[in-house]
Amino acid sequence: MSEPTLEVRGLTCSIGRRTLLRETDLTAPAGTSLSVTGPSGSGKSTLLSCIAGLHTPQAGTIRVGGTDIAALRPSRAAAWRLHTIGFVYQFGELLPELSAVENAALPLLIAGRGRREAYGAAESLLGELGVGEIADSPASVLSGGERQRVAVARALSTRPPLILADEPTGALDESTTDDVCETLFGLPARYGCALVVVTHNPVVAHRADLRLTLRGGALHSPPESAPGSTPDSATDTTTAGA
Ligand SMILES: Nc1ncnc2c1ncn2[C@@H]1O[C@H](COP(=O)(O)OP(=O)(O)OP(=O)(O)O)[C@@H](O)[C@H]1O
Repeated sequence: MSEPTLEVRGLTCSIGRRTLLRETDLTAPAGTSLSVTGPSGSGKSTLLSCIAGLHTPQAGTIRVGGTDIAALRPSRAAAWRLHTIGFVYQFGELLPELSAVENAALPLLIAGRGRREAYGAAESLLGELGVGEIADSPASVLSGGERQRVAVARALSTRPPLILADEPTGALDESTTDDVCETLFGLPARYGCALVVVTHNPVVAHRADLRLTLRGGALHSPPESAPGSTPDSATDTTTAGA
């Protein structure tokens, strides 16, 4: 069996006196999606920061695409992250003075690709994600849904094996949330990446192949339930696509 895209073993992370993650395991194979819900302050964003190597946990190993980021020199880590992990944030976090295509091309330009190649690839991606027509519009005038699709294109631009999305629909209305979810949860099948989505929205969480809840430092897999229902028991199954 091939190595999973994301493999977390024994992750323990405390901030101050609070242990947010206690010996947590998590696996996401390529082409699968995983959602993490949980109470505010339970540590969902911290989990993503640990996975991305932006926060150093007290214990555990995290491998993305077979590489343990903790073993990389800081000077190598940024380049590795650029090619290995794409991020989508709640408000898109686009640079407002740049156009949609300029935003989507940024990771490729930072990675050293030529302008023609970077813009060409970004434009193609915007088209594939259904926002090709706003490629030249400044990010500052885009709607919330358009902004998030451009953010997805930017996250995908270096074709990373892992996409992390932190509340990607938190700023959107219901129908735009559906549209953005269609795009986001379609990524694993379309591009072969693994996707981890942190969300407060049970309808969004329900679209993932594996749904987990972070509570009391542990990731629980709720029983099969309708979107919006509250999990009332837990198991330790933490492999997306299992
Ligand atoms: N850099 C930091 N310095 C101090 N405390 C932090 C830091 N980062 C996170 N925390 C604390 O760690 C806890 C978990 O934060 P985190 O943002 O991971 O939670 P969350 O589950 O994503 O919350 P929310 O759903 O509200 O976004 C919170 O109590 C937060 O205040």
